[in-house]
Amino acid sequence: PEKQWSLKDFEIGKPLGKGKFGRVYVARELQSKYIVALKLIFKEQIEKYKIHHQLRREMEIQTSLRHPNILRLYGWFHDDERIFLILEYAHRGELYRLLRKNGHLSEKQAATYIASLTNALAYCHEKHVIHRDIKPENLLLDHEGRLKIADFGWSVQSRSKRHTMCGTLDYLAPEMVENKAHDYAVDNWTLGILCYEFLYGAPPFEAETQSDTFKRIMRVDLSFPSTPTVSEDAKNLILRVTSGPGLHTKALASEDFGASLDNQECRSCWYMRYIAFLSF
Ligand SMILES: CC[C@@H](NC(=O)c1cc2[nH]nc(NC(=O)c3ccc(N4CCN(C)CC4)cc3)c2s1)c1ccccc1
Repeated sequence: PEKQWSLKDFEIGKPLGKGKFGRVYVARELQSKYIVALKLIFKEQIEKYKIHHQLRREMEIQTSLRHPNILRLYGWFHDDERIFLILEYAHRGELYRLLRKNGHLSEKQAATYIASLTNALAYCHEKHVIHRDIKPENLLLDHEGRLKIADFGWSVQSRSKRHTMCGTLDYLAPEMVENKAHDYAVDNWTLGILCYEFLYGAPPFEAETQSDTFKRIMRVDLSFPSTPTVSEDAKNLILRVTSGPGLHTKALASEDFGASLDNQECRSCWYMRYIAFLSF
């Protein structure tokens, strides 16, 4: 039977980070001496911001996922005012600190991280999970420098589980097919943005104001600075993956998806693995 954890099972250490809805501390489980990260969320915050469903989804999803590049959620417990998530401890902290420190990463380093991310996202998509908030702040590094996706607070279980067609796509309206492929393409698109940021040290559509960034994204107004030197292969990968969500989706949707949506999801996962292959 599941062990019932409580605060007295842990010795709490220094704070690791703070987010909008909580903060994370390093902690040691007293019996096993095992180091974990304990994420605290105040119940009044959950009430105030109405994030019950989001938190429940985060817990269900992260508990169910088992992948070397996804941070484990081992369990949880609560007291009168707080909920505690017992998370895997990533010893080398946040990837974005490494990125800020070094300015940008080498192609080899970027390719390694993009391949890990792609495999983790392909695994998520096979489980009908879309993270939707992949950014350097949510990427951690374990003691071996291996990438771990954290914070599934914005992830969703894709609708397709209930809507998976057994028939063919032939009778589906374009927006439905587009919508379906779009679900997964959100994470795929992000891979291209991250690849650019790893190689150049800043995301491709950065702008003074949010609305300018939005305009640049919608126009896919992406250009490559002359420095640092980046290989043609890497640029092609970025262009291919950020060929606009619409185009990408259409590309996914236009290929003969005579088969069921499942094929399409596999197609999306295939596409992801293709990206992983490309990024070496
Ligand atoms: C991704 C954000 C999310 N974070 C988690 O869930 C997090 C889960 C989790 N597990 N392990 C972590 N490790 C660290 O945060 C960490 C940071 C710096 C470290 N170093 C500093 C430099 N030094 C040289 C080496 C050690 C080591 C570990 C974090 S964060 C979050 C969400 C809500 C509220 C707070 C945090």
